[in-house]
Amino acid sequence: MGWTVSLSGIHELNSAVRSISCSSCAAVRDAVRAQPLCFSSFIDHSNLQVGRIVAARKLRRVGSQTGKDFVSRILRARSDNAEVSDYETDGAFTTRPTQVQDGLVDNSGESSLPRAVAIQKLGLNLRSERGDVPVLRDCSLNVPEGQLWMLLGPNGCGKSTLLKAMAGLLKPNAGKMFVIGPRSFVFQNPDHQVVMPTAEADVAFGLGRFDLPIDEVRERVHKSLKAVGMDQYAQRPVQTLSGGQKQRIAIAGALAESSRLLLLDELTTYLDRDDQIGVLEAVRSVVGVPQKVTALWVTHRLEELEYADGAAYMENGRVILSGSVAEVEAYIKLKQDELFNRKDSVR
Ligand SMILES: Nc1ncnc2c1ncn2[C@@H]1O[C@H](COP(=O)(O)OP(=O)(O)OP(=O)(O)O)[C@@H](O)[C@H]1O
Repeated sequence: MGWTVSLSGIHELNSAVRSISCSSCAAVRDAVRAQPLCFSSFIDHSNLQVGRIVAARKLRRVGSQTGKDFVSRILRARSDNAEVSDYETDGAFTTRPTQVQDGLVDNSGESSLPRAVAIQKLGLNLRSERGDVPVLRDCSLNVPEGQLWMLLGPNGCGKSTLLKAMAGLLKPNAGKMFVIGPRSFVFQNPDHQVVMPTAEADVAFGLGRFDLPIDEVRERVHKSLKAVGMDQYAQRPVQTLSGGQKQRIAIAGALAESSRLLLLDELTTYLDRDDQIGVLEAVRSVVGVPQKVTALWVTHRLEELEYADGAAYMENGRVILSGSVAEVEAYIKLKQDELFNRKDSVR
């Protein structure tokens, strides 16, 4: 017998997972309870073993890509409903909301607006075979609540690293950080997080850790699929969806969990123009003050700036310019012109 993909089937599955009590698989069980990333999209019914089997499968698959440590950090980040990131690494870095005061990191020109993100002089090292590499240095950024901001910069300047630090996936070693919660990280490749057989099952499955009544699950799923314009695809098998549609399902999952900050890492890289616009419009429509949703969107595509309320530009591990979209766009165009002129002069 296979698991049904109806909402009540998913609800039943979530209850089964919550009741797994085998101590030898405690770590997997905790991970599974925390978030559905550990589940394979292919689920065989095997009594209460189901969570263990599919989680182990999925963990093995993810483990070979990025390492279990990374997975466990993702789980922690997704299950973190705290208002504030509170990292304590070797005593060097502590975040307290009271330490973030107006004017401290005011490079956005938006100091009168409440902030979803306030980062001051963040430092973060990553370990490589040649030792610790400083990836973020003195990195500061403010993002006002209820806005869509884009984060741009050359390859390797630290955009994804900054986003991961905000999500709690990487630990900074210096600076101060306030990041509103709950927050969700949406990956470039939706196949890394859309894991259930149908669109609505995927959104519902993410709610498993909250132990909600089925009616509330139903309502949240419907509302969040509608918010990203995917309600008519609720029953569609995920493998029949386009990349952009899957991205919208991933965003719906975050909204269903009441995320107030969407951390979006190059969502449109693999998408064609139609899907790109579909995802941009979906994010644009869910961001805002009444909805209390803020989004930070990493991109290389200048044309996406027209959807943004603000922008920031990074170079060498720090934000060197942030605030108005027009200013950031003008700066990037100037840099591009300089580059092309230099190329012309060496011909
Ligand atoms: N696990 C790691 N270990 C060591 N160095 C890393 C690791 N991950 C990233 N880096 C380095 O950190 C720097 C910043 O990487 P990051 O992915 O944050 O840049 P990015 O601005 O998002 O780049 P892109 O636009 O190409 O995606 C790069 O020099 C990268 O090589």
